[in-house]
Amino acid sequence: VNVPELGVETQYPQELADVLSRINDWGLDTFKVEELSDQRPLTAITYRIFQERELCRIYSIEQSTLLKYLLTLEDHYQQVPYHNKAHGADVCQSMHVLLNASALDGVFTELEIMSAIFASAVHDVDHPGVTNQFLINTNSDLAIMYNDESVLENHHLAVAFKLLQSQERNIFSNLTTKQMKTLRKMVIDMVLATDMSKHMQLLADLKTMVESKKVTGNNIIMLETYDDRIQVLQNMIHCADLSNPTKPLDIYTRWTDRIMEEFWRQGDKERDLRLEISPMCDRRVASVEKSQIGFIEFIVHPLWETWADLVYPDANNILETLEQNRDWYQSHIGQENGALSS
Ligand SMILES: COc1ccc(/C=N/OCC(=O)N2C[C@@H](C)O[C@@H](C)C2)cc1OC1CCCC1
Ligand SMILES: [Zn+2]
Repeated sequence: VNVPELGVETQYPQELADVLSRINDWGLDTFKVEELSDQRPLTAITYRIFQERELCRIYSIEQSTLLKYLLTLEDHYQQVPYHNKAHGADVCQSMHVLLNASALDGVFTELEIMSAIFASAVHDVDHPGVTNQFLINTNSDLAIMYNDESVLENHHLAVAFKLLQSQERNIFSNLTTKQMKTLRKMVIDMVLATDMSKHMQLLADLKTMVESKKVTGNNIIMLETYDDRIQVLQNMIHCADLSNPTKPLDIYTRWTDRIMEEFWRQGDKERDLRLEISPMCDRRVASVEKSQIGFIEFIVHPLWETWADLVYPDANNILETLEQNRDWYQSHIGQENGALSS
């Protein structure tokens, strides 16, 4: 079955190929891919990464099967302001770059790498644009289904694996039973680690690992047990998920616009339901810049500082950009849209 060269139909094949040629760079413009791929950023980016890593050859994956899975997966991302298919594509591409750190050279097997790329692509599928707490507070079907525990993350996994059950979309049909068992466990462990309520524990364990870091002669990290290996992959997908503030400023601010609109729509729902409006979700008392500074100070910078230690010096430029972006928001408190700075 012949497939389009870039995996997706496009009126701008050359421009799309040019943007996708930056697949290994931290500054790839996911928004440009979204525009040039006729709203297929997740399929275009993930397909390119599978090609770049020769995963179809290694695991005998039919290209048409991969595309059928990716297009259906993409269609199951909801049209919400932030947690949509562009975010899925962005985290997948960010994970792809983090896996290429030279401190991790030869550390992970191809199966672990494919598990990480797959986990990133699916990690927020069918996200409804509200938080776990909102789903719990409103007695939603999802909260009932998952007993209030990592409600969204359990749902993303269930949807992702359900889509594999049709033979025409099962990209893992040629894996051995043992390989499939390993992949499924790692994907579950990685996606569950994107639950923000696990952040403090994840970071504490990463700090412990960094303190006792064992490296080979040429500064490559040694990970002997499954727990050590999955812990690094869990922190990696968590870093990729919280990578917006580490990207070039013009890209970062567009992600901020999207997450704020999603949080404010949740706040609108809470107001209508006469519920207490969640932090940062009230569009009437917004302080976008202060929220980002707090997000960076308390969550993003501590995480990325520790990651940068682990893979030293591979993430130094990323950490530098993060600190510059924090300073930019610091100097722009109250100046942007919300003229009335609270
Ligand atoms: C560019 O900015 C962001 C990018 C991504 C995210 C992702 N958040 O994770 C999922 C989530 O939904 N959360 C996270 C947590 C901080 O709070 C939970 C109530 C909900 C948040 C961003 O900024 C937030 C935080 C400060 C202002 C808006
Ligand atoms: Zn996410």
